[in-house]
Formats: sequence, structure tokens, C-alpha cells
Amino acid sequence: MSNLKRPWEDEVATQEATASVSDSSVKRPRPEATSDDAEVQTNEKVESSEPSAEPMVHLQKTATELSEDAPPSTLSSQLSSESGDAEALSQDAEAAENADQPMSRMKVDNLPNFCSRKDIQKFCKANDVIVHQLKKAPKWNYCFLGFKTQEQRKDALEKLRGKTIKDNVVQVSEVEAVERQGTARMQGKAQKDVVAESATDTRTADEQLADQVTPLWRKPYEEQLKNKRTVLRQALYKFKKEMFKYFPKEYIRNRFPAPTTTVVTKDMTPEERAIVQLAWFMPALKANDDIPCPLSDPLPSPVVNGYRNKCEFTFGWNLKREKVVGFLLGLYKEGIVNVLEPTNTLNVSPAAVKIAATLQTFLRASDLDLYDRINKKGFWRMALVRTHRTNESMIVVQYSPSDVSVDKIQAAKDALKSHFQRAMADGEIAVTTLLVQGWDGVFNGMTDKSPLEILYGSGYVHETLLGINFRISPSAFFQVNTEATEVLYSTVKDWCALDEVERERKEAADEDSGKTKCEEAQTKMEETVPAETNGSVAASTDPANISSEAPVTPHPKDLSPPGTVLLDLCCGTGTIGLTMTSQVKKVVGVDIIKDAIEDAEYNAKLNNATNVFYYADKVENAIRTIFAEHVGSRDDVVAVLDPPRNGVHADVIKAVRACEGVRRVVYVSCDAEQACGNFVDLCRPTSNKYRGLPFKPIRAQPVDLFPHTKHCELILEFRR
Ligand SMILES: C[S@@+](CC[C@H](N)C(=O)[O-])C[C@H]1O[C@@H](n2cnc3c(N)ncnc32)[C@H](O)[C@@H]1O
Repeated sequence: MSNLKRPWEDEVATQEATASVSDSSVKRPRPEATSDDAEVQTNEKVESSEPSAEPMVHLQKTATELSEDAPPSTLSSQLSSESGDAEALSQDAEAAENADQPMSRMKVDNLPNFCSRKDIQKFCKANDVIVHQLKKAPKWNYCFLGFKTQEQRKDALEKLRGKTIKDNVVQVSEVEAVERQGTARMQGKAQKDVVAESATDTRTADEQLADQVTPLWRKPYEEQLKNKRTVLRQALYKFKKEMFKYFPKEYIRNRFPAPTTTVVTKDMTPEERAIVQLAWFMPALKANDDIPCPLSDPLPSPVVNGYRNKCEFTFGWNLKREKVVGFLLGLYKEGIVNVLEPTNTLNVSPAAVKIAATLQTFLRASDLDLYDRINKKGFWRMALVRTHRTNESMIVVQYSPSDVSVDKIQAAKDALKSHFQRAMADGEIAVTTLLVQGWDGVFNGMTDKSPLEILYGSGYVHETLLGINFRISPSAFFQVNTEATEVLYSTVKDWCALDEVERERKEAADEDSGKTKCEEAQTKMEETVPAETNGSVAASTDPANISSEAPVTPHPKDLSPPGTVLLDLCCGTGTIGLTMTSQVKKVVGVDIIKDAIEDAEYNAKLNNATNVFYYADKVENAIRTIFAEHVGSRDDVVAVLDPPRNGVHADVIKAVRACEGVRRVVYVSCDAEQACGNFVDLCRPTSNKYRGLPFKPIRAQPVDLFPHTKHCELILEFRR
């Protein structure tokens, strides 16, 4: 078994509660930066391919994420500088000057989506409320208001209670500044510095956790889907806005007159070319309610609760100082530790809940303590759990080997193994493989920097999707909602329309009596492409060679009969491509995770697929080799792009555009807003950097893989 490698795929959603909570009788500090958007993620998580919907805890954070649980004064200045809001900045500057003075604060909840600081300032002004400090992160659906005195706050509470902002009735509550007691483990630390805020929060601890992990849980599922569509529409609206910058200003001023030609010629200026190539844009906006393509209603997840097949559990203590396997509700950096069992977490599967309980029993009996992130002492750190419909489950338990003798570590591993084997024999759980990982680093979570050791089983689990069998290694990406993934993949498969592509290809060949489309292209290429690069992807698409009819990229090496090549870019364990092997000449997959590619190769064999080829590399590095080695001159190419949330490197888009055989791109995005840059690059007019004909978006279909959270997959089809 090779090392765990998560940094790219890492669908392990992570999150950290940002306030401590006791049981409901104890006054709780308010959860300042919660919501799934405020889920604190690791640096690795930034590359994540899956939305942060999973209730897990890590300490390493990105700057932004850190800012979300930074002390109020710091945070507010950070946020206001980001927003560039001058008024807010001056308020914050004033607040910073008065930083030593205690601020009377209130929380305003239930703000509408896309509610800016300016909107809140206007709202306060309209209600005659003078705010001394405003704290609001772009994604929060709440904000904090600071007042100089308690009287001012009381007055504001009365004035704002029940008022609406963009049709949302806001909820207001006091936030009290208290000297935080901390836990026993914080005693001896600089407690005087640990001053935090406590909300008059009447929610139970379970409710707080639910708000953190599954923030839409209070809404009926239908309403959740509507919300998701609205958010995705907003992302497509952003796509539209970004496209405007490719139109000449003069042309916009003249209100987009229809171009006089549909053909791009060599003597056109870049501006003239842009107008012709983007002729689809304005009619598309008109037809689709101001977004570049039709957006359908989200396809719902067939399973709404307990759908996650993968969870990372934190080991910690509850407020009774009992060891718990679950999710952290608390601000670790302030020394507040309260881990709650996952029993009531809606998206965790019953099988994972059982496994967590079994592990908890073991940890409570173990003479080795849990790892304490503050003092960096202790042994047992966290666990990754995968549970599948095949009744196979995997656990990877992480421990900290420092300060513990080799013998003791071995005894601990043996005890863990016996515990699970006993539980298996008793029929309590079905953990088919158990692994451990020793790790002493700061990062809290599974890491690729330390090897895994199998205690029993194969070190893999299996799953079946659309009738195809998959082996999954601990570190490989595998969509977390198996049932909804089948909906996603069958839609992707339909949209690849491989039969249609094949038919078009044959028709084109038949029509071309004697001379194939490709031979024509070859002639054209010879005229335009320098000899030393003849056939290479970049050279084949010299801007001078732009025509409204894209020639197929010829490749001298590939003499195999023409057909359709499916590129599975960011293929993980090969899932998407392997569902389509029977319909295409070949599937070529690439993924950065070596283990995932090993799984993909194994999976191809498992399913008797012989027409698949895999590359373990960054797609941006491998793409040119893939075209050179696998795309024949007469092939049609369909590219499926299923990258991590922030999309693919621009080089990938450049290469896809430059290969003229690619007529169709099916893009699967788990964060359409972040992937917007890729959408734009696919569609922008041809330039020296972005060669080849631009694509245009044809349709967009959301598929909900993450009920109760704000995340949603979006499939976008592009054609040219
Ligand atoms: C959203 S997952 C999709 C995986 C697969 N298509 C599936 O549905 O199971 C994104 C995949 O992109 C891979 N990845 C991330 N960055 C990459 C890169 N630069 N080049 C190639 N693969 C990358 C990750 O390892 C992960 O497997």
C-alpha cells in the first residue's frame, strides 16, 4: 500500500466549529464563523475536489479561513479591506483605535444570499441604527454589529427586530463578551488573552453542530434545491459578466449589432474576430433569462439522509471530559474542546455512526490518551471511515508515534485490531479492512506524507456504479454520495452523446467522397504549420488557421481506424470513463494521484476494459502527450473534465481548445463560481494564448450530491 495522497483530490470535507459549546444549560460562546462556508479547511482543502460538507476538523487553515475565526477587530478590518468598502474601512479603523474598549455586540441572522456590507449599512441607516462596527464575511448569511454602549445595542435590537432586508426577516440576538474560562487543559496558558464572545444562543449543542455541518437542515429538501439553483444561476451570471470583457468597448456602446459575417478570416482584427466568434452570446442571454445557457432544475439526490460514504472523525473530549469520536464543536485555538458524537448528523451514514461508536469504546478503554493539538501530546489522533453499499468498510486510524515506545505502539495496534475483529465476529459492524498511519505533523487529517500500514484486510473497499465495479484505495477520490453519483454519471454519459458524435463523424466521412475531412485538414495544416511542429497540438491551431469549420487535428503516428476518443481528465479511480468504454474507440484518463490511477488501471481490468489508457500526472503536464499518443487524425474527441473545486490549470483549457478534434467538453464542477475562469477560457475568442475555436455553453444541469449543505454539482456542456 502506498502513501495516502490527499492534497488534490481530498474530498475530505473539513470543518471546524468556531465557538465552544457546553451542554445547553451552560452559557455558550457564539459560533462566530460557522455555516458550511465558514467550515475551516486545511490548506490542502483549498485544492479540494469536493465541497466541504463533511463534518471534520483540521487545524491548518488558509488565510481566509483563519480570518473567519480571527478575533472580531482583526477580522472586520480584513473583511472590509477585501470588500474595498471605504465607509466600512473607516468604521473599522475607528473600531481598531478603540480596540481596548469592550464593544457591545449583536448578531443579525437570516440575511439573504448575496447581502453585502453596504446592504447592511443601508439597512441599519434606514432603521435609524448607528453602528460602530460591522463584521460580515462575503459568504456569511449573518453579521455582527458592534455598539459603543449596551444602551445603543438595546435600542438597535428593538429597531431591527422583525425587520426585513431584501425580503428576509432578520433575527437579532445579543452577543456577550465574557472572559472565557477555557478547559482544564488550557489552565496554565495565558488565559487572560483568551477573551471571547458568548452568544445568548438557545440552540442545543446538536443543533449547533447541525447548523455547522448541514446548514440547510432546517429547510425542506425542495427548498434546499431551489436555493442551490439560485446560487448556481448566480455563478452563470458571473460567467456572463466575465465574457463581456472580450467584446470591444465600441461594440458594446453600439449595443451589440449583429455581425455581418459568420466566417472568421485571416485578415480580421482581433476585435472583428471576437465579434464573430461571440455572435452566439447576446442571443443566448436573451433566450436564457440573462445567463449564457439554459439552467435546469437540480436533479435531487435519491438519498437525502445518511448519504456520505466517507467521513473523517475527530478524537476529542466532551465537556464531561469523556473521550469522544465525532465532530468538533468548538474553537480549538482558544482551548475549547467539545467533540460531539455523530449520532444526529444528518449526512453521516448509520454504518459510519456505528463504526465511530465502536472506535469510541476502544479509545475509552485504551491506556493511551487522545492527541491534544494544543500541547501536542497524546497518541490517538483521528480516523477516516469509508462505508459502501457492497457492505465493505474501511477505517484508517491515525496516531502520533512520538514519545511512545515501539513496543507500546505495537501493543496499541494489536489491541485496535483485536477490538475490531471481535466487533466483526460479533456482527456489530462490517469493517472489512483496518489501516493505521503514524503522523506527528501539525496538519490534522490524513496525509500523504506518512505511509499507511494495513492491520487486516486488503487495504481497499469496493463499490459498484452503473453496473461497473470499482476498487477504492484510502486516498483516492470517490464521490461521497454513491446513489447521487449514479445520477451524475448517467447524465454525463448522456451528454457525451457518444452515439451522436460517432454518427456525425461517419456522416462527415461519407459525404467527403474520396477525400476525408481529415485529409483536407492535413492539407490545410501543411500550408500553415511549421514543419518541425507539424501535428503538434499547439501548432495545429495557429490563429491564422481559424475558420468557422474546425479541422480535425491530424496526427501522423496514429493510423488506427477513426473513432471517438473519450478523455477523462481528472479521472480519479476511472469512474466516469469506465462507464463509457463500450461506446468509444478508447478512453484516456489522467489524474494526479498515483494511487487513484493504480485503482483506475485495476478497475479497467476488473471490468474487462481493454481500450483504456491512464496517466498518473498533472493533467496540465500530460495533456499534450495524451493528444500526441492517443488522438488520431480522424478521431473525434469528447473531453470530460471533472476537476477539483477551483477548476483546472489554464494550460489544460488551452490544450483542449488547441486540439481541433475536441468538439465537445462536458465539464463537471462542484463549485461553479470557482470554476468560472475555466468556463470563460473555453469560450473566449481565439488569441495567441487561447488558440483553436472557442466553445459555447449549451446547457447546464445541477445534480445535488450534498443534501442539507450548500454545495451542488453542476454539469455544463460546451460545444464548438
Ligand atoms: C472531483 S475529483 C473527480 C474524480 C473522478 N472523475 C470521479 O468522479 O470520481 C477531481 C480529481 O482531480 C484530481 N486532480 C486534482 N488536480 C489535478 C491535476 N492538476 N491534474 C490531474 N488530476 C488532478 C484529483 O486527484 C481528483 O481525483
